[in-house]
Amino acid sequence: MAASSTHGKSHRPKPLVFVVMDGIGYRENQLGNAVAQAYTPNLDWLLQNCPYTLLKAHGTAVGLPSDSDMGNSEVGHNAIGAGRLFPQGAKLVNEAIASGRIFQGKGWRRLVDFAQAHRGTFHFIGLFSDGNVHSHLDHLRAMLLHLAFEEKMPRVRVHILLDGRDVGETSALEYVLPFEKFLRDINTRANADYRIAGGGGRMKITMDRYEADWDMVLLGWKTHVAGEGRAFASAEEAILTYRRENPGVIDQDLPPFVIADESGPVGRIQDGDSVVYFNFRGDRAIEITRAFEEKDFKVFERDPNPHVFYAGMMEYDTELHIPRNYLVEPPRIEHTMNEYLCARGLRLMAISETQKFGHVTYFWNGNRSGKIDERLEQYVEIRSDKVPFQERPWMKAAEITDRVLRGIRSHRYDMIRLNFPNGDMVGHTGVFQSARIAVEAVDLSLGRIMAAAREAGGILVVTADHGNAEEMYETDKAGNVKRGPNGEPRAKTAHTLNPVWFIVYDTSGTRTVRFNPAIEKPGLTNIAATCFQLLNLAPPEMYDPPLLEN
Ligand SMILES: O=C(O)[C@H](O)COP(=O)(O)O
Ligand SMILES: [Mn+2]
Ligand SMILES: [Mn+2]
Repeated sequence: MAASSTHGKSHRPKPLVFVVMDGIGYRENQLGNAVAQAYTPNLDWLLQNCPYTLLKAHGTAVGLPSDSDMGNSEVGHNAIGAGRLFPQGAKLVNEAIASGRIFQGKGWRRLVDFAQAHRGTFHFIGLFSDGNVHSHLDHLRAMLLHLAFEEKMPRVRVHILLDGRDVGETSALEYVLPFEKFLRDINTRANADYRIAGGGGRMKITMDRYEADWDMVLLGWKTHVAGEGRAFASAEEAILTYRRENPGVIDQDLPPFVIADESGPVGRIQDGDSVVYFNFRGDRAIEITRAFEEKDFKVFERDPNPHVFYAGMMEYDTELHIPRNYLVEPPRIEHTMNEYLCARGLRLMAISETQKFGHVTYFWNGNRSGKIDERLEQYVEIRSDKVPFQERPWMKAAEITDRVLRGIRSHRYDMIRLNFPNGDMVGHTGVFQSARIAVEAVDLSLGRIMAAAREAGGILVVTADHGNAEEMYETDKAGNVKRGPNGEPRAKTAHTLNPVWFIVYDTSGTRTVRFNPAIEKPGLTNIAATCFQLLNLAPPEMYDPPLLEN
């Protein structure tokens, strides 16, 4: 690839400010579109006055198995940070299962041997849906069939984390009921004892991320390991009861439950058991993994703390090697944009609030949580509030922006990257009014950053990792809005298949920004090389081509 130039000038903008508006996609249709319906004078100004294009942010363009897979933060930030495509977790696990390789791996063999040697129970914990963001039920089903018919494992317990965030907001029974039948079939045909042990909403137990709320993990420990909590005869009974008691509650927020019979909880985790955490994505897997693995774990008291063999679906942190044992090799994402920029001595700042802090650090750097170069990089985390975000849709946008403006005005950084979580985190709640305010909060902050960038003579890039807030209603196959019993639109909490904007606001006066029409199917993987162009550096050969004309 040819080196970029800036019309002969060697000047580098100070800084390049790179904004990820998490979960803010582009969609023509205004209905249920919290982005189009928000008051966004700054975004509107950018779209009227700056060059921009639309980028593909889902499916095969970001390394997912198919184009019906919506985008997500992991694959989005991986793609932006690494400038090229990697087959992602969802795809790699599919392949490992289809080839049978997963069952020959060391991780799987040791799990089976441990439980067999101790006459223990084999447990699965994970996100119970086909959302394909953190997990997929097909993976769980394949492992259960193999355990029952190939390994002849007599006793299995499944701890189900109810989704409602990557799939329909109240779809839990659509997964639970067929799964109960699937387990009954296994039990009859293999003369086995496979059952659901308990579970709870994914935003209540176990699946915390970036240490935003360890209490969720403690509550998960009590549910899965101790078998403590409100007891029900079945998962169906638990779900129906909680829905009756909490009208309007959505699956991700359902309280924890344990399944019990005459002799108590059916699925406690005990000495000699094997445990698989079957999520392939790491952010919401690392904390529970640490609780299972760390000898001198200090965050909460693990009571009880049984001697088990634990494995994750994948290696979640490829630098810290978490977990120690896993079933499928993760993508090896190397030569990321930051590795190159640090090697060239550029000074970098990354910032978000807790909920997305790891997105601009860990995901951006190819699923490595550490810094690349201590001396050149500054990572700033603004602590997120522990609140339902539909009640505080502005989140920490203003605080992030305060810190970004200080960074711009310091003239210390070559590139400042930041993530505004609002469109995504509030989009996931399904509350339209809040999502609109979330987008407005981002826009208000954008205005401040635009002014500061202009003052500094910098370049501002505004884009997103995938859509969410621009599509807040469920639609049927024909595109019609699905409605509830009173005619109200059914809320959509998940991400979308929509493209995202990529806008360049160049106040540096060093170049003419023009998109190159020859770039076919532009997507998130084209961004990294474009940043090199904007920084007046030659993009690495191995990267997907930059979006701009030289
Ligand atoms: O983990 C989550 O909150 C959702 O499953 C996906 O959201 P994200 O990919 O934007 O983090
Ligand atoms: Mn995201
Ligand atoms: Mn999201």
